[in-house]
Amino acid sequence: MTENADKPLAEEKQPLKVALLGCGVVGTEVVRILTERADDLAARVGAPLEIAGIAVRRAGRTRDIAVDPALITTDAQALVSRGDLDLVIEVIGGIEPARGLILTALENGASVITANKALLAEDGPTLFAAAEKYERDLYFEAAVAGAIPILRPLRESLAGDDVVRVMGIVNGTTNYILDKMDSTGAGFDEALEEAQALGYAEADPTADIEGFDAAAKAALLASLAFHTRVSIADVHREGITEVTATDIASAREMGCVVKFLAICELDEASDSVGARVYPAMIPLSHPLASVRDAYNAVFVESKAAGQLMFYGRGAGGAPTASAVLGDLVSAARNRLKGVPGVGESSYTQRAARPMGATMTRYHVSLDVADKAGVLAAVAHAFAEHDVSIQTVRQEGRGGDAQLVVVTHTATDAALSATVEALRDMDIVREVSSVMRVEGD
Ligand SMILES: NC(=O)c1ccc[n+]([C@@H]2O[C@H](COP(=O)([O-])OP(=O)(O)OC[C@H]3O[C@@H](n4cnc5c(N)ncnc54)[C@H](O)[C@@H]3O)[C@@H](O)[C@H]2O)c1
Ligand SMILES: N[C@@H](CCO)C(=O)O
Ligand code: NA
Repeated sequence: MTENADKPLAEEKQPLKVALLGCGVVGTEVVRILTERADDLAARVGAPLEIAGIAVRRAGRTRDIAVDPALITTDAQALVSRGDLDLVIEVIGGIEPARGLILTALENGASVITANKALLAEDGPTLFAAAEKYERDLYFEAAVAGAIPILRPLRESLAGDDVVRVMGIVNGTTNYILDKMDSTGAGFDEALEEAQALGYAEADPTADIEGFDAAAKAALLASLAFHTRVSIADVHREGITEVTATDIASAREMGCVVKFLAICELDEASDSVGARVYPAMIPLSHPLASVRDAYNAVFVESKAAGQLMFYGRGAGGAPTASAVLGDLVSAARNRLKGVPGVGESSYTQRAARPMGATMTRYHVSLDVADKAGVLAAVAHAFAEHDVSIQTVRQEGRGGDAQLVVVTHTATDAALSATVEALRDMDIVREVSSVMRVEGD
């Protein structure tokens, strides 16, 4: 196919100036792709992309990037204040200085691409308002589920449908840990260290294992899916540090596996949004049960489309750089057209549903005295709080016994009240584990 005679070739166009903030696991891969794929990217954008500067924390460190050392600076504020930048990629992470740098970049006329889910879930409205005010793009596909294109489908492809539920595995580090604990019997700490060495974990891995990273992503997914504003404060968050080898073995005995899930759902009766992240048992027959290593997978359920599944690498420098570059090409094309792309819609203003109203099933393990009437007393405690029992399994342990109760669907408030009542009973030595059961 020949170029249109009077349409200049991409390489003849004025280059678009790109600045990078942060050159770590993700930033290094972004620079690699920008330099190695420059010609193809120019053809896809319609103009060359020129790296105008790379802000780092410490100059002088050897970096595996083929760029002119003169482009490296430790003054990120000066870089984003230049006024001649077309596109700024923020892959520093954290709240500040990332937030201030992004706002300065937008104010000085640049469009911004970020992978910073912590910042967006903490203060997204401020950033979206600035992007709208300065009529610039603010894209963040890389912020949720790494390489998986999930945000653009929610923002654009499904804009004509009504999403009712989003459930998935959106943190690679914790999936890696649970997968290794389940498939190799590895210990928690050992698996975490491996995930860190592979570049999956946040700078502070507490963000991963205590669920803050997944909660931030759940907030962004819920905001886009339900056209409202959900912040990380609205998300019920439990991490995986309490998951034990016994829990994993119990799941196996039930034909399940423990996965760390993010679940966002529209409660149509109250027109509210529930968002939560926690470890849960899911049946081995469920597609999420086979998500291994640091892979992610997201199920979206909408009224017209039905069930959709998105799958791919959720962490790692190159997979994440793929999502960053996709946003960069999209924002660069918009720069050439002179108009920003689709912004974030929050017109429904839906309230956050309290976690107590969440309906799900539960797996409860109890250490009890092995004597007559114990089973009836425990069953009564569940019945008294309107929690229906589906199965009970008892194993004798000398003078004690272990009871494993799996419930039918109940509210989280009813289950919490039941557990509190059980803990007050003399015949109950310990409520050793409570885990939700999802994915039926
Ligand atoms: N690693 C992944 O798999 C992954 C996936 C998706 C999203 N993200 C997100 O991408 C962002 C970056 O993640 P990463 O894994 O590359 O982290 P990283 O820690 O490897 O890289 C961040 C870099 O920013 C630099 N930096 C810190 N403060 C700076 C400053 N003031 N000026 C310039 N540079 C500064 C650090 O020295 C570091 O090299 C984070 O928001 C993270 O949540 C990471
Ligand atoms: N630490 C994050 C990186 C991807 O957002 C994870 O493990 O999923
Ligand atoms: Na993504």
